[in-house]
Parts: sequence; C-alpha cells; structure tokens
Amino acid sequence: MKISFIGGGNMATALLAGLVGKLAAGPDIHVVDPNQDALQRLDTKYGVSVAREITARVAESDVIVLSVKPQQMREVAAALRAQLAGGNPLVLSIAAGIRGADLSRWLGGYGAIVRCMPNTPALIGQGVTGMVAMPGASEEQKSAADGILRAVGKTVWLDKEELLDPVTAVSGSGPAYVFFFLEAMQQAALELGLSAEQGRQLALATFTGAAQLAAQSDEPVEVLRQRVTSKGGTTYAAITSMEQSGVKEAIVAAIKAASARGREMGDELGKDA
Ligand SMILES: NC(=O)C1=CN([C@@H]2O[C@H](COP(=O)(O)OP(=O)(O)OC[C@H]3O[C@@H](n4cnc5c(N)ncnc54)[C@H](O)[C@@H]3O)[C@@H](O)[C@H]2O)C=CC1
Ligand SMILES: O=C(O)[C@@H]1CCC=N1
Repeated sequence: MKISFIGGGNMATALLAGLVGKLAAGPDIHVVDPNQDALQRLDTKYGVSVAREITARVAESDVIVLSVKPQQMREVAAALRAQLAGGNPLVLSIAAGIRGADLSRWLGGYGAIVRCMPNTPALIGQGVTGMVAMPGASEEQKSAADGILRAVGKTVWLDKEELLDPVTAVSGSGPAYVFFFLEAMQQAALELGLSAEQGRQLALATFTGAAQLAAQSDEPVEVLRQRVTSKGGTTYAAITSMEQSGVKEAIVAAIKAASARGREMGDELGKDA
C-alpha cells in the first residue's frame, strides 16, 4: 500500500510507528510537513520519503492521511484539491471536529473520504479509533482505512458522523484524563511519604492491572469497584470522599465539554467566509 501523510506531527508519528514494515514499506510512505526537523526525524527513524509541500507524489498514493491541526485543514485541502483531479485515492482525515461534508467541499466535491479519531496509545499498538465513512468511499477503501488503524490498535465503526464528537471526547482525548488521574495518584503518594519512583510504579501498575481486569471480566466495572470497597474500610473512605467532592459528575461534565467543543470546532471551522 502507498500512503501519504499530510502533517508529520504527534499523531502521524504514532500511526507511522505501527504501519512501517507492516502495511507499507518505509519508502512507500510519503510525509509532507513544512517543518524540516519533523521530516528529518521521521526519515531517519522510518526511511520514509519526505517533502515540505504537497506535490504530484501525494496523488500516487492509495491513501492520503490528513494529519494536520483542524485549523489547517481548509488550507491543506485547497492545496490537495488540484492533485486529486482525475484520481480516486482514499482521503483519511484524523482531525477533530472537521466534518466530512466540509472537507469534501474544500476538495472540490471529492467523495472518497473516511473520518476517524485515533488516540496516542497507537504509538505502542494499543490505540482505539472511532471511524465513519462518507458515502463516496468504496468498500475496498473502508477496508483499507480499517487495516491502517488496526495496525495500531482496535477500530470501532460508527453509522452516524455526529458520534465522532463523543468518540473524540471519550477515547481521542481520553489518554489525557488517564494521565491526569495518574498525576493525582502520584502526587498523593508523594505527599503521603512514598518516593516519586515508588508512587510511579504503584500508580501505573494499579491502573494497568485494573484496566486489564475490567477488560477480562464479564462483570460491570461498578461491581468490580464494589468488590474492592469493604464497608467502613479504606476504599470506602476514598470513594465517599470522591462522591462528596462530585468527582464523577465533574468527569462526566468534562467529557461532555470535550464533545461540545468538537461540535463547536466543526461549526466554526466549517463556515465559509
Ligand atoms: N494528539 C492527539 O492525541 C490526537 C490528535 N488528533 C488529530 O490529529 C491532528 C494532528 O494532531 P497532532 O499530531 O497532535 O498535531 P501536531 O501539531 O503534532 O502535528 C501537526 C503537524 O502538521 C504540520 N503542518 C502544519 N501546517 C501544515 C501544512 N500546511 N501541510 C502539512 N503539514 C503541516 C505541523 O508542522 C505539525 O508537524 C489534529 O487534527 C488532531 O485533531 C486525533 C486524535 C488524537
Ligand atoms: O485535543 C484535541 O483537540 C485532539 C483531539 C483528540 C486529542 N487531541
């Protein structure tokens, strides 16, 4: 498979890590980014072909991954539009918020588009990606998109594009919530007298172990939580404190705020001047 990435930043790097040597050889991957340092890093690490601007080379790809910031998508689509004339590669957008209809319009009515929302654990092959296809994407192209994202983790297909904003809020942004919770656990460990290294080991192993236990269990997470919580014991003290502080409500509100922001970005950035 020949794949081009427009934008060689964090997320493109995470995807490349899983793809190179599996779905595509280094030289069959082309990365466009104005940042010479980013290109140099990717070329050295993966032996990909690189360029600072979109050229005809991009149109020779089977799949073109749009991995720039949402705010750069319109400008990138305008530059890509001329190169797409006559061809039919799959355009795979990973940008938060940007809607398929807007992207299609910016690309001159182009139809072969799949939108997806990966997350950074893709870097270690443990990502999860929500995906939705626009009507002009063929079954073969959907399957190619699925293969690319499965090379870096799991995929979840959606039948409504609106659901990508909730997916962005839950799993796209989700690693940041986990890191935030880990930060809090590590801070508490330190304040209670453990060393930074001890706190890091205890917090990380607890998070990984509990997540794997939940994934392998048939029981709801609520039941698993209750099993840790002896009446009047230490966990009870902690959960009671969290309930009194409204922690669950705050997390639900935060994730809803992320979803609303995705929708708002779609409204703002999709508007034609
Ligand atoms: N970081 C994350 O956890 C996730 C990010 N995303 C989406 O991925 C996209 C990229 O995000 P990041 O990789 O975090 O951003 P980033 O800032 O690390 O990467 C963006 C790259 O695009 C390059 N760029 C800027 N203008 C360009 C142009 N005209 N042509 C080509 N390249 C250009 C920049 O030099 C930079 O290397 C965003 O749309 C974001 O919504 C999706 C899922 C998760
Ligand atoms: O924060 C953001 O907008 C992007 C999308 C999901 C993760 N990072």
